[in-house]
This record gives sequence, C-alpha cells and structure tokens, in this order.
Amino acid sequence: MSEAFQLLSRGGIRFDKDRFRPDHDLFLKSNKPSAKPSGSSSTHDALPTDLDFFKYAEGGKGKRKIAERSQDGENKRAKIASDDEDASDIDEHPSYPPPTQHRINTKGVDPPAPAFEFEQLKDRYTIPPQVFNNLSKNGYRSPTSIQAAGIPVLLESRDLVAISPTGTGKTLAYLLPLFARLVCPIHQSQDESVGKGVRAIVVAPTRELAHQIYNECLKLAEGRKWRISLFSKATASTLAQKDVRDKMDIIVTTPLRLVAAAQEGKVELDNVRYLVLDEADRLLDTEFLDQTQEIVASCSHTRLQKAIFSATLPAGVEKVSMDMLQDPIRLVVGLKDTPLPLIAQSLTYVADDPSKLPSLLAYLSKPYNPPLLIFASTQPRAASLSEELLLNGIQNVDCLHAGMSNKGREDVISRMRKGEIWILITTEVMARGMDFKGIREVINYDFPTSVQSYVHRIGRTGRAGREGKAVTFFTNEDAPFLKTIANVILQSGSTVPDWILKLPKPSKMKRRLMGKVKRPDIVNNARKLGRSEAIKKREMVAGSKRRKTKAAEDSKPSEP
Ligand SMILES: Nc1ncnc2c1ncn2[C@@H]1O[C@H](COP(=O)(O)OP(=O)(O)OP(=O)(O)O)[C@@H](O)[C@H]1O
Repeated sequence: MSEAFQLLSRGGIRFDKDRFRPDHDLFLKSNKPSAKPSGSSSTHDALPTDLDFFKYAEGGKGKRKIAERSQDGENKRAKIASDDEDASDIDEHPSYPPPTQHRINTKGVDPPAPAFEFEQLKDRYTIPPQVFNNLSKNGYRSPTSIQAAGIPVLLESRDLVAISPTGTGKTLAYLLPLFARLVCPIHQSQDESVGKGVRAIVVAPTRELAHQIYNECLKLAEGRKWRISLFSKATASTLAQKDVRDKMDIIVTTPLRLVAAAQEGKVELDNVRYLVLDEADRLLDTEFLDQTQEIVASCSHTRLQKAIFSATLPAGVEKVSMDMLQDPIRLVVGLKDTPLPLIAQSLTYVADDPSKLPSLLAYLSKPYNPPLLIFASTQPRAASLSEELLLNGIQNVDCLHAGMSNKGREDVISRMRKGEIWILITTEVMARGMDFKGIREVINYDFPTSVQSYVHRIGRTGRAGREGKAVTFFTNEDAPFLKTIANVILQSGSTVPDWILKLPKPSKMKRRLMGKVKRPDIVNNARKLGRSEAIKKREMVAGSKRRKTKAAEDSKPSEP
C-alpha cells in the first residue's frame, strides 16, 4: 500500500521505456494500415454518426477502424487505416528518425521534425540551460510522443493544436517552449523589445488544474527569478500595482478570473506573446466560450503565438480552435478522443439508482487498489455518497466538489497528494487534467455526461505509462447512452459484452439528453426516509411536551 502512496508524490519519476512498456509500445506501433481486419467486429459500424469526430463510423470520412487480435488471442489496440489528410503519419515523414515511429498524425504546412531525445532539442534550439537542467532534476529523461512532436513546433513559433491522450505529458509539452520563448525573466532582460507586462498566459478551466500547472511551472523555473502568478483574488490585488504587473512573466489562470481582472484594468494582455489554452474543448464550450474568446481577442500583440491542448477535441470545437490560429500545425497522438489501452475498462449493470450504493459497497468489500476516484454527477450526491461510505465504516474517504470553500478544496488536494485519502468522491470538477500519479482505479458511480467526460474522468488513472482500471455503473435510465460509451471502450482495446454491442443505435435526440438524467440528491433513499421520520418523531415529541405543559398549566388552581 505504501508503494501506492509513494507514487502519489510528484517528481522523481523516470519515463522508463521497459517499465512503461505498454505505453511505449503504443507510441511505437507502426502506423501502416493493417492489411486485413482479422477478427474485426461488426459492432463498429454502429458508432453514432454524431460521434463523427472519431471519423470511424462506417461510411465516415476516410477512416476505417480495424480491431486486431494478436496470434495469442490478446486484444490488441485498434489501428486506424486512414486515407484522408490525417494520413501524414510520422513514419511517413522523410525527416523523422526511423527507429522511433511514434503514432502521431501531423497536419499543417511544413511541420518541424520531432525530437525524440531532449538533447536533440538542445542541439536545434536555444533553451535556457537552467530550464533544461530542471528537466532531468524532475526525472524527465526523454520526451513523450506529444513532447517529441509538439515542443519543436512551439519552439519554431508556430501555432499548435495538440490532441494527445490523458496523462501523456501535455503540460511539459507547452511549458518547456514557454520558458524557451521568454528566454529570461523580464526584469533581468536588457532587450527593449520584450516590452512591459505579462508575456505568457496559460488558461485552464478549474482552479485545481491552474494550481497544478503553476506548480509544474515552478519546477521548470527553479534556479532563476521568473515572476509567475497563479491568478486569484489575492494575486489580482497585488497585480493592481502597475509596476508589479509590468514585471510579471507568466500568469496561470482560469478564464473568468482573468477576464474580470482585464475588465477592471488590473491586467493588460497586449504584451502577451505566448497563450496556451489547456483543456481547450472545455474552454471553448458554451460555459467558457465568451471569456476565452475575450482573452484571445485581448492578447493583441502582433507576435502572439497560440497553443491549444486537450485529450479530446470534438470536430465542432476543433473548427473553432483552428479559426483562432494562424498557419497552425495539428498533432494527434494515438487515437483521437480515445482513452489509452493502459486503462482496463468495464461496464457494470446496477439496475437503478437505489441499487448503486449496495453495488459500490459490495465492490469495496473486496480487495481494491487505492487510491480510488469515484465520480458522482452532482455536488449533493458526491457529499451524500461520501457520508454513506463513512457511515458504512469505510476509512479514509473524502469528498471534493466546486461547492466547497477554496481552502477546503486545497486541503483535500493536499491530503490526496500525501496519500491520506484512499477514496475520493468527486464531480466533473476533478475530471480534467488533475494528475495524481497513483490513482489505480476510477469508478463512474454516475454515468458520464458525454464521451469527453468519460475519456477525461477515466484518464485520472493510467497516467505516465502506468496501468489503470475504470468501472462504469449503468442503470436502466443510462441504457440509451450505453452504446456510445461502449464504442469508446471498444475503440481503446477493452472488451464489451456482446449484448451491449447489439443494442440499437440511439437516436440523435436521445444522445442529446446524455448527461441530463435527473438523479436524487441523496444516494441512500432509506436514510432520507429515516431522516424525515426522525424529524416527524421529534415534532411529535415536542408537540406532546407542549400539550403536557399546557395541560399542567391549565390544571393549576386559579389564583384567588
Ligand atoms: N517526459 C516525461 N517523462 C516522464 N514523465 C513525464 C514526462 N512528461 C510528463 N510526465 C509525467 O506524466 C504525468 C502526466 O503529465 P500531464 O499531467 O502533463 O498529462 P496530460 O497529458 O496533460 O494529461 P491530461 O490530459 O489528463 O491533462 C505527470 O505526472 C508528469 O510529471
């Protein structure tokens, strides 16, 4: 157990190719289309056309999905045969070194060759030595696929859209070039052209993720006095002084916070040269779109470079992203919008909502691998589930959701990192980006709200080449959306029961309702009844007391 918790501690991890063989093998797999779909499943053709961002649906644009079985019968990762423009696979690029044929699709004019070793980057580009030294200090020995392909693109000042599975090192892929592009802290620079004011901004959708990115920034910044701000109410007031913010190098922020400060004139964005949108599809969905667009529009410097990163990018959002960029390179590592095959995924039927809790308790009564992350659909449900587990004697359980105070949320994250929490119950707020290295299992107690929600939620496990496990509970109410998720599971190499694959294709209207299933706030209805009965009983006792007192008063002899 202690080993699991040691894994939670950040840094000091080597991306050892032998140790992380499955992930490494995934990226090394040749892209050559498989000649014959041996053992191909007829089920793929049932992929809803709405999910056409996969482009695997039969008759879909250009791509065929081929499920392969190795000779020993082991389920191998699905391969893509591609004849559309995505087919500029890395092993077909003349300048790419042949021994490492990472599975990367590249699109765009004249993409730079990837660097499969960090040393190659040093030879080709100017990277501040202190930043470079911090790579090895933090245990980064060689680049992951997205780093190998993405870092050169950004170091050559190109705009980038990068789609790479969860846990494959996207943060470093944009942070390393960020420091290289800034060269040195603004307050130490002799170069007049650096201007005044913040030069790099990283935007992420949640406070927790922004905080995590900020910590990664600090690791790379060590040894030099970079001025980096994790934007919050407190820092926004520090930055209210113009001479302080003029010397700021990097801001890591959520969109709302930055927009509010910009509108109040507490930060200027016209000197920004490097803008990163992490978890871009979330930043470009309806909730954040206006703020994100406002940020992009306010970054008005002529030499602004933009980078868009996510593990998922549905076609519509990708179009919006592309429209924001100039002459971009688009990189896709692995299979777009698909979890890594390192995560063993399964679906568990639990009939109806009241049956979920007993099913979870039964699951937890058998040996499981902590730390474990459990996703509930709403804040009250997460809180209620956490309470139920505690009442059932399960130890080291905690809960994290956006309704909690900032301090409470920070405290939970910190205890999680220290290994003090074995089971964390949470909501969508933790689904994206959060990197707890040791998470072994994810349970979707409530069905995910979309394919993207599924991919990101289960992506909290199986990170940096480790194996993980993801279990998704489904009830009769979730049945219309089951096939959508089942197809994703199949895509990434896990198996799905035949009967699920034989389900009819859900209608477009049904699929729109995914994530809108109404669930009670309390996960244990019996307790709710118990509570209301307790309240009734209390009221009855109080009423009876009142009546007794009144009767006693009435029976007192009246004063003469
Ligand atoms: N080159 C590398 N060598 C070893 N470990 C690495 C390397 N790059 C990143 N990592 C580690 O991999 C883990 C996942 O990285 P990161 O959080 O950047 O993934 P991500 O792709 O952004 O995931 P998500 O899509 O969930 O946000 C981190 O713990 C990070 O320290």
